[in-house]
Amino acid sequence: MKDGLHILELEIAQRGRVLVSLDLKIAPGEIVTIMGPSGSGKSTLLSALIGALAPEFEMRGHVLLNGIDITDLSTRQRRIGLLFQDDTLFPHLSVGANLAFALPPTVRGKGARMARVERALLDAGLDGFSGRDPATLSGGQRARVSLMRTLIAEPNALLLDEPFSKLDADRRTHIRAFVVDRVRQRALPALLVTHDAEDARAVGGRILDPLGREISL
Ligand SMILES: Nc1ncnc2c1ncn2[C@@H]1O[C@H](COP(=O)(O)OP(=O)(O)OP(=O)(O)O)[C@@H](O)[C@H]1O
Repeated sequence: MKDGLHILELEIAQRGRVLVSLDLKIAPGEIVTIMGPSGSGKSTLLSALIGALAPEFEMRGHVLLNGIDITDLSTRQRRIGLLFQDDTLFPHLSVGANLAFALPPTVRGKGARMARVERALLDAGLDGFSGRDPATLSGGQRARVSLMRTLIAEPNALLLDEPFSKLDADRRTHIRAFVVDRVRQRALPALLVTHDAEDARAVGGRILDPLGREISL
């Protein structure tokens, strides 16, 4: 059942102070933005969603992904893709090997794996880049490879942790549109966390703060 990401009465507190209080459903292909200043709990929310919340925090509530309660599942079992601001491509691996590394084990055989990698590069407008050293790519190209590496793992949802913040204005606009497009195309529920109003506005969709209050820009 592909019915998206359902954050059900989720509350995260630290020493009695509530940082996150959310109750929302993100439909397949929808991007919801959580916006708040530094220290407001955005990263804490993301760690809770991937199942890696530090023990200092208390958490209540549930997270459902495509109808399945994933609250107590391990990070790996959740199959949630995460895209960070700092790109995390392995510097000692080629672009193609970086992508192949993220392929699910269910894709077997060298030919099938290579075909998937080629398809992802084509989709990113990076046909022929498989053998390239990541260090030789531009910031925008690296951002596209990073997104493809997240998507090639076939996640059921996508979390975006300020993925545009280190790009210059032109690239930023371009990558933002690229991400929104892929999210829609693959019908992934996505959550963007940012402190940047322009990113939030440009992505479109609902904007909330970590306490679930709607923000209108
Ligand atoms: N591992 C941790 N242990 C204890 N407290 C933490 C931990 N990580 C974050 N905090 C605290 O939790 C609060 C929320 O931090 P969080 O990193 O979620 O904010 P943020 O909105 O993501 O900020 P930024 O935009 O700077 O990344 C802060 O008061 C922070 O000091």
